[in-house]
Formats: sequence, structure tokens, C-alpha cells
Amino acid sequence: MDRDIFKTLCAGVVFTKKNFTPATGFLPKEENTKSQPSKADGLDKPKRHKKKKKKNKNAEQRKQEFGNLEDFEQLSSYGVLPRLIENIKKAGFAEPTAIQKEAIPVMMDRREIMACAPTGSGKTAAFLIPVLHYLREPRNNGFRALILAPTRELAKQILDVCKQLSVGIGFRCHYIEKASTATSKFGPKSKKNFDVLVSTPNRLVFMLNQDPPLIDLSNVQWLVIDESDKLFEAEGSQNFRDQLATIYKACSSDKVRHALFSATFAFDLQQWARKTFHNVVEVTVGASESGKRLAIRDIIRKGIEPPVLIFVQSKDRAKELFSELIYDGINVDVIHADKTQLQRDNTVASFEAGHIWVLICTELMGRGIDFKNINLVINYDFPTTAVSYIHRIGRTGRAGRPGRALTFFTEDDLPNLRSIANVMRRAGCPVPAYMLKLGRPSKRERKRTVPVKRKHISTVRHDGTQKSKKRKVDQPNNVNTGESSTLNDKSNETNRRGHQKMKPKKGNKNKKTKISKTPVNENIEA
Ligand SMILES: Nc1ncnc2c1ncn2[C@@H]1O[C@H](COP(=O)(O)OP(=O)(O)OP(=O)(O)O)[C@@H](O)[C@H]1O
Repeated sequence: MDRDIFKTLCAGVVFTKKNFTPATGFLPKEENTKSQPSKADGLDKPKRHKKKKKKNKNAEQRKQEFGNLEDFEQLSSYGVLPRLIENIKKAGFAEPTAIQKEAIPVMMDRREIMACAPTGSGKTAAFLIPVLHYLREPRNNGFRALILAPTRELAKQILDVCKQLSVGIGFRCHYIEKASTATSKFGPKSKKNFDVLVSTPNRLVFMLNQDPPLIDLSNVQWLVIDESDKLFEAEGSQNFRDQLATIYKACSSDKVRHALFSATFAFDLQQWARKTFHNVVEVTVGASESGKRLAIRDIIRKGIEPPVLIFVQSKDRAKELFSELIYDGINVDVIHADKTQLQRDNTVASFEAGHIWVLICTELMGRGIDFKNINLVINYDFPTTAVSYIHRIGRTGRAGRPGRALTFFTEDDLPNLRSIANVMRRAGCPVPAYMLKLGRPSKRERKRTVPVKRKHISTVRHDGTQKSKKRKVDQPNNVNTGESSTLNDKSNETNRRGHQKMKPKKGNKNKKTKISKTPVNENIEA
């Protein structure tokens, strides 16, 4: 395969973590909380804490302390206004996402929070609902909630959700477009008839740094920092620290509480929050299946350029995903082995003709789809070998055209991630350093991640007779492609045909073991 095309193919990996045991880490920082640390000094380099021998509270204990929000109706038991609950429902939120289940009760309790959940998991509503509940009603006391976001686009998105949830309650939610107009609108001499401010740090800091400051934040009671990881990345850690110090200082009310939301937390950010926030509650929600669903919906919501091919691991997974996406207003279809050849042909023809935008398929079925203009391949389920990965992403970027591939992975896929990272690296793609640091999968891990299936094994006896019996072998769920032979990645233990290597049984040299001649395809669930 052409190196440049391959490079294009490999670009883009979506990261998701596995095991949706909601809320893993809960850690109230210090039980005997000292007075709140000085705000300016809290933003210096975090001092190392002496390790306290204190058990992290597990999800169960945390649940006992704060409870989980199992459905939005339950919000009425917190005294949430019926109108706010109605607005939540009108926004199409039928039930809380995992991070909402965890974070809302904590914030309802006015506890400071550091919440980590994957992208697209509903973090915005997770902080807006308790913040708006706390504000209760519009007041003319100036901004009482400040939400920081890394980009204008994100800030505006948050503003939109905030306005949507405020319908009929009347909160005045604002975004600073221009510092000059903002001064007369929100400055100390204004009527202070506003409630929520969503902003990027730059503009806000500019206004705060004027003498006298052009905006008054002394009545802010919730300071939320959304996408804090991106803020640190985008602005440069030190720069953002300084900006945050200015904002933090300006939010001088005794009542102010802080919330940090992010998809990932860098170590020093985490340390800083632990040191600076008051008795902070940490909530981490990993993503698994529901994370994948949210992520794919998020991709669709942000706009896709058809045709898009989505690979899943089995026909059941294909059916499942199809039933999830069919109601999302996109032209989606699925091909799997339970469909007749005629149905499959019709589906592929419709896909080719552009009537179907998104086609879900298993790898095996995907082989029948060989046209040149697929724009995006999504590996919804992680390919179990590098060969399989190459085969799948090879559906896009064909015949010299550009293409993109996105691969979702969960914690369970980590053992195989290193192989994929190697493929990307060899193709000249930038690969995150941590991926390359991942160890090679142990034998046990390889076994765990490659689905096991019963196959016919023929054992040829020394006397020439043949005994056929069923034995568990690793499912050879990869397929040979022309491209794969250049890779020679031994870590996958596949031979040149893409079959899992079989080793003869130890201690019986007289017996030769071989895989029966049954074509691989017939044994793979398609
Ligand atoms: N409870 C819910 N039920 C259904 N959809 C929801 C729910 N909460 C949020 N959503 C929707 O999920 C999508 C992603 O939500 P949101 O933007 O808040 O995620 P996020 O975690 O902040 O993602 P990012 O990190 O990319 O900003 C949005 O379209 C939002 O409307």
C-alpha cells in the first residue's frame, strides 16, 4: 500500500476506557479539612502530600453518602424546580448518563468536585443542572455562576444548553463577545441583572486585569472549569495557571464552590485540584459500551461525510448498533450473515449509490464492499490483530484517495493496542507516547482478548489414520490482505495468511496438529 495513503488511513484514534462500573475513584481529600487554602498560593506548583494511609471510598460508600441519580424524576427530591426537570426532558435527556448519575448528587450537596468522563458523555448537563438548581431564580446580584471553556465554540455550546435549560425560569446567561461592549453590559456600574457567564479565559482575564477591573465576579458561587485538560494544553500549562489564578482570586465570595470537569486529568492538574479545592470529591467514570454509543452519536452530531463504514466484531453487535443508530436521523443500514445474499447485494448497491450513508458490518462482510470513495472507517469494536486493523482501514483511502479511520478502544483492548500503535508508527503517523510505552500483551491477555471459538482440529496419527475432534483454538478473525504481508508483526502471532499460529501440542511428538482445511470464513461469525 502506498505509504502516504496508509498514513492518512491511520490518522485518528478515539480513546475510550472500559468497564463502566460507574464512578471508580471517590476520594474525599482530607477528612479533617483545614481552612481553604490561600487562592493565589494554591496555583503554584503542587506540593507533594505525605501519603495518608486512608482508604479511598469505593463507589458503594460514595453512593451511600450522596446517592446516585437514577432518573431525572428523582431531582424533585432535591427540590429542583419542576420547570428545570421539564426542560431537561425537553432537551431529550430521558435518563441520566453515568457521569450525570454520579456528579449531580455530589454538586447538589455543594461539594467541590473533580470529575473525569469521556468525551460526549454528557458532562455539560452534569454540571449545569446542579448549578442552575443552586441559582434557583434570576437575581440582580451580578454573575453567580462562571463556566470556563477552552474555546469559543465550546463556550457557545455550553451557553446554548444553559439557555435551553433556563427556559421559563428566566436566568440571564451570557458569553463575552467583545471586551469593549462587555464592560458597559457587565461592568461594576451595570445593573447586574445577569446570572450565568460562560467564557474562555483570555477575554475574562483581560477584563479582570484592567485597573479597575472591568467585570465583577465577587458574587460567583459556582466556578466550573470545563475541559480543563484542553485548557491546560491549549494555553500552555503555566499560562493557564496564571490565568486561573487571576480568575480564582476574582471569584472572592466565601460561598464559591469549584468544579473541574475533564475527559482526562494530568497528574499535576489533579494534584493542584486536590490541594486547592475544599474537601474535593473525585468522580471518574470510564466508558464502555455506553461510552462508545455516546462517542459515535457525538461524531454523527458533529457531522460526518458519507459514505462511512463501521466495523463491529459480530453479527449480534452489528444488529445491536443498527438498532441504536436507526433512530438518529441518519440513513444507516447493516449487513450480516443473517441477511440473504440478495438483501446484502441490495444494501451494498444502495450504499454505493449514496442512499445509505452509514453502513455497519462485520469484517467478513466488509470484504464485499470494495468501492473507492469511503471517507471514513470507524472501528467501533477494536480489531484483535494488527492485520485485522489494516484490513479494515484499507476499506478507505483506496486508489490514491484520502481517507480517515477512527478506532474506539476500551481498557480490555489495551493489550492489543501496542500492535496497532506500531502499525501507525511504521506508517509515519504521530503516535501518543503512552501508547508506545504499553507493554506487549502477555499470552494470557492475548487469549483473553481474542475470542475463543470451537473449531474442528484434525490430528493426524502416526499410523496415518485421522482423528477429528473439537478443540478450543483462538479464532482466526483476521483476513489476509496484500497489505498485511509487509508488516511482519510477530506480536500478533499470525502467519502470513492472517491465521492464528497453532503450536503442536507438547509432549506428543508423534502427533502432528493442523487446522482442518475448512475455509476460515465458515468458522467466523459474520
Ligand atoms: N442524559 C442524556 N441523555 C441523552 N443525551 C444526552 C444526555 N446528556 C447529554 N446528552 C447529549 O450528549 C451529547 C454530548 O453531551 P456533552 O456535550 O455534554 O458531552 P461532554 O461530555 O461535555 O463532551 P465533550 O467532552 O466533547 O464536550 C450532547 O448532544 C447532549 O445533548
